[in-house]
Amino acid sequence: MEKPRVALIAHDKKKIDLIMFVKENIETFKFCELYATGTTGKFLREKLSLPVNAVHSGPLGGDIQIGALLVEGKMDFVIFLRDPLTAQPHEPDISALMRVCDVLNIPLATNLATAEALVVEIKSILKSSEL
Ligand SMILES: O=C(CO)COP(=O)(O)O
Repeated sequence: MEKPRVALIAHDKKKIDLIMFVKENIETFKFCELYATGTTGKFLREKLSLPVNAVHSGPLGGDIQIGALLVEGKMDFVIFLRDPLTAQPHEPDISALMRVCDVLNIPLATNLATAEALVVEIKSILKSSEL
């Protein structure tokens, strides 16, 4: 079976939360094909030495690129820790990404509680593929 393909994205005030979350679940994420927006991907590589396919930074079109991968059927899960308290200049791109997740019924976690639930699901996929 192909590795689960997971997009990891975090706004600036949520980047530490995402790094900590991925670190805590590294035994799951290291068996996934990881994608990230530019700066998030750089953090993941530098702090956790994880191989990540990085697209452009979110404000420069990265969310749209992740959305395009979804449309092409190349993404299985999206973990997107948004900052709900800070206005983003690229809000339309963020909405488009989330909309595409809904159109295509792709699991999307926008907070840590839901991200935990997605990790449970990813673990069970990895476990069943071992059998
Ligand atoms: O802005 C983002 C998502 O909307 C994240 O982009 P970066 O990972 O490049 O900071």
